[in-house]
Amino acid sequence: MKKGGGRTSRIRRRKRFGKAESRGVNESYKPEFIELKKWLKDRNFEDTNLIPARFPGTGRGLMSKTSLQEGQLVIALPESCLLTTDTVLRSYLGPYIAKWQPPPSPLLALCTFLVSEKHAGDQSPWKPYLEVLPKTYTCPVCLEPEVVNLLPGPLKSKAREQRTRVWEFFSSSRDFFSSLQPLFPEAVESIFSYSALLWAWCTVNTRAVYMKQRPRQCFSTEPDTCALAPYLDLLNHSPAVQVKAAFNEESRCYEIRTGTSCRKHEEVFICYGPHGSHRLLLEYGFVSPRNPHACVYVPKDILVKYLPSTDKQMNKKISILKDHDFIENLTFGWDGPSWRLLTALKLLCLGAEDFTCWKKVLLGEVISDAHEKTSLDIAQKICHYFIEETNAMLQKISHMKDEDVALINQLTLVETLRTEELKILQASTEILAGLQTAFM
Ligand SMILES: C[S@@+](CC[C@H](N)C(=O)[O-])C[C@H]1O[C@@H](n2cnc3c(N)ncnc32)[C@H](O)[C@@H]1O
Repeated sequence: MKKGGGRTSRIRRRKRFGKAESRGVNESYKPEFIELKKWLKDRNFEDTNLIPARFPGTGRGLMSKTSLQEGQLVIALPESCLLTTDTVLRSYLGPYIAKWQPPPSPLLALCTFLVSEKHAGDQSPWKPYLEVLPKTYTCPVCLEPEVVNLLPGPLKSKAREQRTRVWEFFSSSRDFFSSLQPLFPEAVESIFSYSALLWAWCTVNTRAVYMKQRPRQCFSTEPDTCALAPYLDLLNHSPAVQVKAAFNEESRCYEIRTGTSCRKHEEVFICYGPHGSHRLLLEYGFVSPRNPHACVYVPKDILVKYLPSTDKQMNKKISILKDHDFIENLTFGWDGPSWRLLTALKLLCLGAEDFTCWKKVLLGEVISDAHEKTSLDIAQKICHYFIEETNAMLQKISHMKDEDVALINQLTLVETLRTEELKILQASTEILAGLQTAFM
């Protein structure tokens, strides 16, 4: 037997490099995928590389039929399969969009089309695509308020902003929906309800690919960059892969080329961007374990929590941090407190006698060993505070999971986020302890 080639060593290697077991269960036999494949074939797309499958860690995705080499074309989806604002303008909705003032946004056009086609059911030429779309989503706007309450502070605020934004999107679109009444025998309010628009908004937000369209007068000035790409949008995210994805003007296909090789029968991933857990949850409704971009954000109230409240220069220090853009994005990561967090703390820890050195601190200069030590001690206290808070939240979530079975999926999502954050904080506290020993 070749050295290290056996099953045990393969498993050991996978564990060491954190590669999840990615073998999935083939789902191509399912009627919805058979219909979708037929629909794609009618539009000149036949897939040779991929199979729809369900994977233990990531859910539904695409599995490679063959091994894929770096640089290989994974999928080339013809323009005829893409759903863009052009598709909408060419449809029965086109004349209504063209005459509506003020011009609707490209996003509203896409969402209106999705809701209307979904309502058309069997009559919709897009039915095979609509049938494979998720029925519900897990972006924060879809979470129950008591689940949103369990999110870390900065994400909780963004989740609430998202809810407000989607509600305003709905209420500001009602008059436009009313103008579509001649197209439907039913009352438009029953078709373009908040829940229908929310579903469409989440569909576009979590699944659209970036494809810039030329600006058109019939739309508002918001960027027109979203296209829905049936089948291709079954590809899940991994922070560990590199891909090239773009519309090819020559072949008139949306193409994805892999920058990372993939073995036969493994899940094929693309990378949605170098996003941390908060962004992934906010935009896509999931959390990726062991995400190298994940971090724990330190908001201003916690930043100053362990500093003497008697510091007369505190307000001045805070305004310096604000002026120099050092008050946001202060984080703990897998490799400890960020340089920005430590720098902000060093500035806040300056004694009255050293206060004039604040510029040196922002440039990364060391003021004294004592000052370095104080800043590390404060960073460690903040880290411990977060560990305690996260543990308390995890206990609360576990309790709520026992109490409210209906919320189990939403609670599990937040639990995954909090568990990842706990691991980051534990890594950070160890790193900080190592740094602190240098000053003992
Ligand atoms: C473009 S779709 C990918 C296909 C999707 N899994 C499906 O079944 O339709 C994006 C959505 O897939 C899910 N997703 C993507 N990457 C994931 C991952 N690494 N782990 C868990 N869910 C993921 C999230 O729900 C996300 O909103």
